[in-house]
Amino acid sequence: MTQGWIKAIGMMSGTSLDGVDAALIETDGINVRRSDHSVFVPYTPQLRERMRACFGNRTATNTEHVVADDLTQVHVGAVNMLLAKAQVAASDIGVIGFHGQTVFHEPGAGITRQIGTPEMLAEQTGIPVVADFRLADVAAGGEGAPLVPVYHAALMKSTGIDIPVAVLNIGGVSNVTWIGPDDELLAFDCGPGNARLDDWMLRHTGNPVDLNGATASSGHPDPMVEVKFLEDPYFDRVPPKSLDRDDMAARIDGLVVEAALDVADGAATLAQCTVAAIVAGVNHLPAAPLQWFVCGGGRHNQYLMEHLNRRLGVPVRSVDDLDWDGDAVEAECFGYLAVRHLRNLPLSFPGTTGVPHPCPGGRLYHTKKAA
Ligand SMILES: Nc1ncnc2c1ncn2[C@@H]1O[C@H](COP(=O)(O)OP(=O)(O)OP(=O)(O)O)[C@@H](O)[C@H]1O
Ligand SMILES: CC(=O)N[C@H]1[C@@H]2OC[C@@H](O2)[C@@H](O)[C@@H]1O[C@H](C)C(=O)O
Repeated sequence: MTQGWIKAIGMMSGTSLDGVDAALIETDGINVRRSDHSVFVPYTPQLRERMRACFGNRTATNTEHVVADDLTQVHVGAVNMLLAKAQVAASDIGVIGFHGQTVFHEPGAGITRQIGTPEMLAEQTGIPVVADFRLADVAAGGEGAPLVPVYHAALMKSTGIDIPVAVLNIGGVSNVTWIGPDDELLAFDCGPGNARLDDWMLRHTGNPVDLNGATASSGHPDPMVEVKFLEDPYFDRVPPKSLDRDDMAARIDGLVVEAALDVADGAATLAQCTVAAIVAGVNHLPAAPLQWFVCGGGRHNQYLMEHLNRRLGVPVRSVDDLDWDGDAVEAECFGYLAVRHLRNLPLSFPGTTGVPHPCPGGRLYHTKKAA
């Protein structure tokens, strides 16, 4: 692979199961030029439920293979849509970074599983694909997540923002990247992001989102649920640390059912737990961030943003204020990581996943022609 800048497409199918984000960037593996071209292709409710049924699979099943092919087809569609939107030919794209869908994540047991069929994506797009981003890190003793910190740091570098600063992603799970002096990074999953709230809304309204936090804003949080929720030993664990989507699901659902809350109070309580988990993470940071910048779908939830602002006591703003695209950061990141794979640069670090040494990762899947 030649040195210099490479156009890359990154794609993320996140824990919220809402769909595929795809974004186009250009990078040399260190510096980034964002393109402002991104697309989102939602999953159908049927495919979403078939994907959900794969959660918890420690090993592949026949049904899972079919689901993996089907979700890969959605990614093929997303690539084509993105190329058309950006008016770029497939032959101009050096690589696709394909995260796939996490269905099981237990790094302590040495297992992290992202499903998808990279060979099919490479064949149908004619573009080489890098996938399997988390495996090397977990094999080396790391958490396998979060991987986005190195990308947060690359983007933050050119902003001139005072440090320490925190970048917070609120997706299905929430995760923070703390950026300190001398490029120091500390990162970890804070706790549940939107996943519990989404599941609650789906159960009670048939729609898996509390749009703009309107339902939570109309309710009252139950403070005792938050207190009991924070007793989970995860919050005392020293980072880096990571979570699977549903790691705290049974516990939180139990607390909310026990409290016999209606839809609005339940939404407010679950949103408050998301906020509390993030605030609890501050105790683990080497120094309090001067500002927080939020990406991921949760930044659209006004209840979350208002309460984070109140409880963190420093400005909490959307990354869109930095001219980033808060819905595309994770997708862009996997384009960046794919190029870092090609350049044999590390994806993860002791401060981001607890891996003992900076760790390269990912696996390259060639197109048929090149193989
Ligand atoms: N307008 C909105 N109001 C409230 N919540 C929203 C809105 N738009 C999106 N969300 C929430 O954002 C989530 C999707 O965010 P995102 O795409 O960042 O997550 P993800 O990438 O699937 O998850 P993860 O980052 O954990 O992998 C959904 O859970 C949805 O509930
Ligand atoms: C195992 C896994 O898929 N983890 C996701 C999840 O979604 C958010 C949070 O938990 C983060 O740790 C990670 O994704 C992002 C893209 C990451 O690796 O940085």
